[in-house]
Amino acid sequence: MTITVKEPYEVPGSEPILTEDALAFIEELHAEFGGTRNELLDARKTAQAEAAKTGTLDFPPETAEVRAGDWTVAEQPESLKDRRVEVTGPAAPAKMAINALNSGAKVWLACIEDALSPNWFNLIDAQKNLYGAARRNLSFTSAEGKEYTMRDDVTLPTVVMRPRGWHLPEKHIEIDGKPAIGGLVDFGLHFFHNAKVLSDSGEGPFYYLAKLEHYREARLWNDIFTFAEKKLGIPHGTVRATVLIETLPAAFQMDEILYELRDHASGLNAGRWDYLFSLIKYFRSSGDKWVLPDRAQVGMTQPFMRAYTELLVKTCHKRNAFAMGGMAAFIPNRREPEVTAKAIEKVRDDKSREANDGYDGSWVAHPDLVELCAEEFTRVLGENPNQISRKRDDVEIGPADLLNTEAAEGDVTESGVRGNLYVAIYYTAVWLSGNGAVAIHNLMEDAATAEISRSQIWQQIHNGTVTSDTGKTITRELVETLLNEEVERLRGEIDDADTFSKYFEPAADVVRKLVLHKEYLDFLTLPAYEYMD
Ligand SMILES: CC(=O)SCCNC(=O)CCNC(=O)[C@H](O)C(C)(C)COP(=O)(O)OP(=O)(O)OC[C@H]1O[C@@H](n2cnc3c(N)ncnc32)[C@H](O)[C@@H]1OP(=O)(O)O
Ligand SMILES: O=CC(=O)O
Ligand SMILES: [Mg+2]
Repeated sequence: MTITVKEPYEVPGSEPILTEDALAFIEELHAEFGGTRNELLDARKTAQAEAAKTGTLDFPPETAEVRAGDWTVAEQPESLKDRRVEVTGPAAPAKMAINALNSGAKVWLACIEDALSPNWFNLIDAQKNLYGAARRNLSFTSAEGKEYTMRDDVTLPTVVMRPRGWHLPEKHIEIDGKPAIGGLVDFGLHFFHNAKVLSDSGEGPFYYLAKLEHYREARLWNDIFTFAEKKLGIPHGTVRATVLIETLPAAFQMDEILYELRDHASGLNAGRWDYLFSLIKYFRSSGDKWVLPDRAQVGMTQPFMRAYTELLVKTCHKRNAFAMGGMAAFIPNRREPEVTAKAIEKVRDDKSREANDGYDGSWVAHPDLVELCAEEFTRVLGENPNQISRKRDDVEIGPADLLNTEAAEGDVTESGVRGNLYVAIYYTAVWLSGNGAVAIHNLMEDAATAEISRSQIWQQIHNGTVTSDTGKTITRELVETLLNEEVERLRGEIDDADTFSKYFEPAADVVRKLVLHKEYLDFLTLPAYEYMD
């Protein structure tokens, strides 16, 4: 195998990251595990087609013994025992990394996934920031001269890094002339440079694993961790992973996923946005039952979302693993107190519900939300660092509960379709410009939320859904008209014509293709990546 770096441009400070040894390690990861990753991606398609045909899903029959078995995951490391508040954010730019590290959260989820636009600069920058964070010496001076340094007056958060999901390639690194696997590049560079330092300080290396669709994908990660630990001489089980249960099939395999990773598992996280995306994607052509109300109306109290989050806590605590809550999308705005007040109220409700349900901690999207999340969990945890000892034997959830979309309350409206188009185009444009998360109308938007927006529209067209506000059938023609109108609305809002033509026009092309194409395309970020340097 030959590994080649095809830098589209030079990124200052990339030399200590892209060392010969680190690249050799990535090459080895591909040689050992690339084939299995490719097989597992193919298996996803087969599994989805089968579910769409039968219109249902069930717990896997072949793993009944795992579900019935009396086993637990390995004892948790000290630095991960208290996860009551985790701030999430992209691992680049440096100023955001430092702001997250200084936020007072217990954990920083350093994201190279939903919240990071994977252009070459950001990828290298993210690795540089993670390198500095592991050594506790990251600093940065902004163009305006503002100094950012890591605080020395608080306990800094434990860093849990989230590499890209299995589907994403990394085109700037080629293995035998083909794009490398994004997740292996992210994990490989991070592990190679930081595992020893983090393991010596008891601070890792720790990972969040995104968008898994099967327990065999968890097995693959487990094998990668074991291989990497051996390779760098780090004790088996030092790596800890928290798996996002954010696809519909994974919700039917929570025990199995923890079991596969049991030496390396820390817990599971209820990744609500990708979960909704996955549910829409899974049953997109299976009839009206699966057409959800407008995105804004599908909250965590809808019965099928409650079922999934309740089952997650029960499963985790039975296995002595952490149950981690997800992301409420409301974002405070330091310039608009009423926006902040609403965000605080909404996020507080969300965190309070999670804490009462038994979660051990949760995510916030902004440093100004750290304190309230900590408060809501502390109210329930009291003196304890977590509530793993609270078993939820009262929870009885079966496949019908997880799939109970018919009980979802709400409507599909034309203004919802417009909103989805606006967000999908806006987010894709921002992503192409190098920013993977953005507040739009005071809501956090990232790759997962944008996926919901564009998938809902495709599904509505294919099901001939009728809007409740205007009584129109959602057709390709209607969507095309609305899309053109939303593009014009955005043109009016974006002052800079160059920015519009450079990012918004290609974004509109990507979204047009995604929503109007006869075939459903699996991920927004794949066609969008073709436009990225
Ligand atoms: C579906 C999922 O996967 S959810 C998890 C993935 N998504 C995320 O992680 C999104 C995280 N959140 C964010 O990226 C940001 O909060 C945004 C983009 C939504 C809003 O960011 P901004 O528009 O910059 O917010 P705002 O202007 O209020 O920021 C104020 C300060 O807080 C910082 N800040 C805001 N959010 C974060 C964050 N999550 N991490 C670190 N710093 C942050 C900003 O950098 C800014 O710092 P500065 O004063 O030094 O310039
Ligand atoms: O990654 C989190 C999600 O909600 O998606
Ligand atoms: Mg996600």
